[in-house]
Amino acid sequence: CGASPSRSPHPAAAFAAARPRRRPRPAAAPSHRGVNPQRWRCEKTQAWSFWSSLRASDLPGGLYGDVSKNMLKPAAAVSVEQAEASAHLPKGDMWSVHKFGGTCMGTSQRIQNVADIILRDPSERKLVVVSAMSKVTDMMYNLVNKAQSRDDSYITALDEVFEKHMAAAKDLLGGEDLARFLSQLHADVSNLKAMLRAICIAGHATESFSDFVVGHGEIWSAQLLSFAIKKSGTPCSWMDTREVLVVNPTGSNQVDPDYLESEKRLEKWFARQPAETIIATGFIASTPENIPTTLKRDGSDFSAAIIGSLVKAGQVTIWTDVDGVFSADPRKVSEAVILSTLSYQEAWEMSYFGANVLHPRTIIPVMKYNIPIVIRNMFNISAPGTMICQQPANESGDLEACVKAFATIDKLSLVNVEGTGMAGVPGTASAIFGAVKDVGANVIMISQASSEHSVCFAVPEKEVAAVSAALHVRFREALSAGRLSKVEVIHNCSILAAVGLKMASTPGVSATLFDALAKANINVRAIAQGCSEYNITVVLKQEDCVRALRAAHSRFFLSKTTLAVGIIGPGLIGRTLLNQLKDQAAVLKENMNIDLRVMGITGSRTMVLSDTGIDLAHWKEQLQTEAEPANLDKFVDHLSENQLFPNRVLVDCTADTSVASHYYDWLKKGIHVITPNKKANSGPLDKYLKLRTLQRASYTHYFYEATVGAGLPIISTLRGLLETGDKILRIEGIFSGTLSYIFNNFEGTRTFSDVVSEAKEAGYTEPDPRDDLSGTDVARKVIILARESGLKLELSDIPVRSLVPEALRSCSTADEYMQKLPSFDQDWARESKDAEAAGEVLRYVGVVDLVNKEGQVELRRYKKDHPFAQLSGSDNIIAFTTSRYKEQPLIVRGPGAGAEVTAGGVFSDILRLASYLGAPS
Ligand SMILES: NC(=O)C1=CN([C@@H]2O[C@H](COP(=O)(O)OP(=O)(O)OC[C@H]3O[C@@H](n4cnc5c(N)ncnc54)[C@H](O)[C@@H]3O)[C@@H](O)[C@H]2O)C=CC1
Ligand SMILES: N[C@@H](CC=O)C(=O)O
Ligand code: NA
Repeated sequence: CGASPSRSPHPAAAFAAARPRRRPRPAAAPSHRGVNPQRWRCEKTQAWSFWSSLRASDLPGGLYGDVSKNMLKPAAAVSVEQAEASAHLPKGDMWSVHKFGGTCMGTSQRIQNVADIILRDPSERKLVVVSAMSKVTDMMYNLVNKAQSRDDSYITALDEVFEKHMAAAKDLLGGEDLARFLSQLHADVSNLKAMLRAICIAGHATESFSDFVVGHGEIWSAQLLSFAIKKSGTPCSWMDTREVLVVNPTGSNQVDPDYLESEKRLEKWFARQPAETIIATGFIASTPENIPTTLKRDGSDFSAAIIGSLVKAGQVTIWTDVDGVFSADPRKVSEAVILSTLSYQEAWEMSYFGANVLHPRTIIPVMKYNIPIVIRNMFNISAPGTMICQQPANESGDLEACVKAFATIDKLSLVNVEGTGMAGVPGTASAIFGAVKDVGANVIMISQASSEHSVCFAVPEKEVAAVSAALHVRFREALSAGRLSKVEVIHNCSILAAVGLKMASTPGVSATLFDALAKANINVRAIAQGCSEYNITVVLKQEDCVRALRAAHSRFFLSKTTLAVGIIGPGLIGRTLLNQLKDQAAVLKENMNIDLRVMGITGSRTMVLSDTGIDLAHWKEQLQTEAEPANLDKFVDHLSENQLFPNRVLVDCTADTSVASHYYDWLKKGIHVITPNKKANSGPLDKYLKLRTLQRASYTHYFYEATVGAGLPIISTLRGLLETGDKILRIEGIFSGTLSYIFNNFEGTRTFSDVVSEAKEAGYTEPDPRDDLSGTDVARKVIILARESGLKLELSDIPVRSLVPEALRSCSTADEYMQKLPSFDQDWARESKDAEAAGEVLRYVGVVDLVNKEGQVELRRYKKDHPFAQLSGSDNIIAFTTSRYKEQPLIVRGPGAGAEVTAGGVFSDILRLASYLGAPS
């Protein structure tokens, strides 16, 4: 609920502007997420018990005087003389202070709701601070502006103000109360008319004239509410705070309360009107000379805080239209939670970032007396809100609890002043920031490495040109003499800040934050942390800011590890993977906190994109009805530019060389790549090495387990051996599911061509089965394992025995090849029979020979009792002979082709990625 319109724009309007406007909900609506009621109660009790254990002598004197004098009972009916003779200000936690802003007081119905809330508060004494009805303060300023620009329409504008209040009063009140309110309203409006006429004649309004006019909004709303409460039979007075609150202007649109004088006046006021329910005007006050003034920005919140401290309230409740303070801007982080508590210092930090928290000056008066401030939603009173109080001592000390919230500020520039002439030269910082001050720019953060060779600081983007020009002028000589090498401006930056009081004493907070950013491939340009450690600030590229916020928030708040997935090639493996993702998504979310969203699916002709995730039950229909022409660049941009999910992965389920040629660029963009496609790892050696070097140098991952042995753990087994220092001597095996199936089943009456067709039907073959029969697919797998083991071989270095007859090598399509294949069945039958006669079987094997640094791909004959002769179906068998596994090789065996096992291998790479990104193991 806004207070005054005189708020100057805050550097980060982020949260304030972000408040989701909620419709009023039934009181019982269970909308409150993330708040543990038990914990909330504990903390509340603690704050209260702290308060009640406080003795008057514990409290500071000074500005507030000797409070022990003021611990007096409320006066009943006393004379003015008696009142002046003794202090009559009732204090202690019997006072409950509330503040309702303009939105809460927006209509007659809302004013009635406010009255109901106050009536339900069981506190002994209640002091309620109210803003003007919503829009009224603007209307009042408008009156003054019109009058001073001699625009006569101020008269009709004043009539509108009058009508608005008269209508509200007629809705709310009746009988004598209505008559009294309207008669006062008439009198006020006719005074205002006279004053505005004077302003109009003079063509000018002094600040105090303007404040006098504007303050009527609060006066009328306080009167309306007080009548609405009285209507129920509860005695209630309204307080014109200009009689009570005394403030001194300090310049820069701020005022300092004069607590001593205000306290005296408040006592006098109580002596005259000893009510137990008081409605006070927010925002307005007087100078020591009794000239009307206002409390400026966030005025009504400030009024409530000052009054709360004067009466030493048990609690100050600020009623607004959100459930409390969020852990991050909920527009940017949908999983943001309402914080149950914030320390005063944390609230300060958050308010700087424009969060929906109080302005620091609002916190100072109540902080002195450890008075808790509770921010609550008037439109959802079942939500307990956020309590701002002293740091609860028993709050858990784990890493996640240390960071309370994250905030961002956009539209910044970094200025970097660099040069060897700065080190050890006193006054450099003063000269830099003197120049910045001279152009009136606001420095938002500063960072200097201890080598003193550079100082960098962030300023609002709109101020950076002036800052840069001023620094160039100021350091002209140093720049031309080379003592300074540059004054550089880095545009389009944002700040991400982690806020939490307990970060100060907890190791690992920064490490966790930076790890989350690194894993989301976010580059940090500058870092600042004061030694109070309430706030760690990082500067990053503005385009990365929301992703950074989400990555950091999800790490600390243990929200789901979210992964935006793009699937390329929804063929046999791609569509099987999509089905597996659909079936397992709920389990992953529930059990492992992993949220996988398929943001796009592209085939070679069409693609479908989504901003939040494709419904995997209907992706096929969508690809037909809602598709657009396939465009791989657009597809990748869509995934990488999504701001909702910090982690992105492309899953290439094609067999396409051109798709594979993009992996390097994708990894460079911070997009993880997972694939069963063998083309990149078995393609040109230089490209492969470049890709792997990039992968190793970054936090971006490239997984390809399914390229060898489909879902069988071949690559991971080899990696495990290598990384633990084993020495690989030889890898030998049957690497082709297709050829395994063919030679396991090609016997008796079945022809070779029949069995090849069966393998194709079963989904074991490559999109073009000639890749299998030519031995190329096995050669690719041999190359992949050889390179993984450290050999620098090209595909052409592997001698291959092709099973494609010479006459069929010129077939232009796979179909033509399959049609012509039966004419060679006789040749195959003969070869098989020869082997059979010798008690042997045919097996197509691949070998990586690490001793001789070579690879082979051959059709061999094995005795029937050899392990390679014992296979069935599409089984692969891979034997690793190593220094540790020398006598008996380490053997991995199982189906090495087929849709389910291959898609399963790709899926398990996706989950491996999620766990690298922080999902639980
Ligand atoms: N089938 C199996 O058992 C195994 C397959 N693999 C590999 O999995 C990959 C996929 O194999 P399958 O699904 O069987 O092949 P498939 O031919 O059924 O599917 C490939 C899909 O990719 C699409 N595609 C081709 N080029 C494209 C492009 N430039 N952009 C977008 N889409 C494109 C095709 O239209 C097709 O839908 C291959 O690389 C294969 O080597 C790996 C291990 C086992
Ligand atoms: N076509 C391949 C599939 C796996 O890579 C095979 O048959 O092994
Ligand atoms: Na594998």
